Amino acid sequence: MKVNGDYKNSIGELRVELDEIDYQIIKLLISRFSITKQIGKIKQDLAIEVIDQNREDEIIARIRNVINEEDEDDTCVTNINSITKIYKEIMSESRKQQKNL
Ligand SMILES: C=C(O[C@@H]1C=C(C(=O)O)C=C[C@H]1O)C(=O)O
Repeated sequence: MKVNGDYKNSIGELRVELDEIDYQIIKLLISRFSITKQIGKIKQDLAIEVIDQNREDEIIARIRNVINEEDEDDTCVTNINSITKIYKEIMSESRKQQKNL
């Protein structure tokens, strides 16, 4: 039987794992925004429109496929629409960033 202290230790250990995951997510987001900024500069030089709806639709479809294929235990398949929303938000931010170069 687990006593309260054990549960507290488990929460503490799991939070350490979460902190590391958050760190990795932020590093990946920084890399992603660095690349979208480069794309934005090229678009500016070529006078190309910032938004590419087909590309965004492809990304969303790919993400949904990855979740359906990789999430074998259904850990987050029920959150698929929320994850899609988060991704749309990230792409919206990257468009804002490209418009403000
Ligand atoms: C980064 C781009 O610009 C926009 C932002 C996108 C993104 O954040 O992935 C995708 C398409 C574009 O609407 C791009 O054209 O690839």
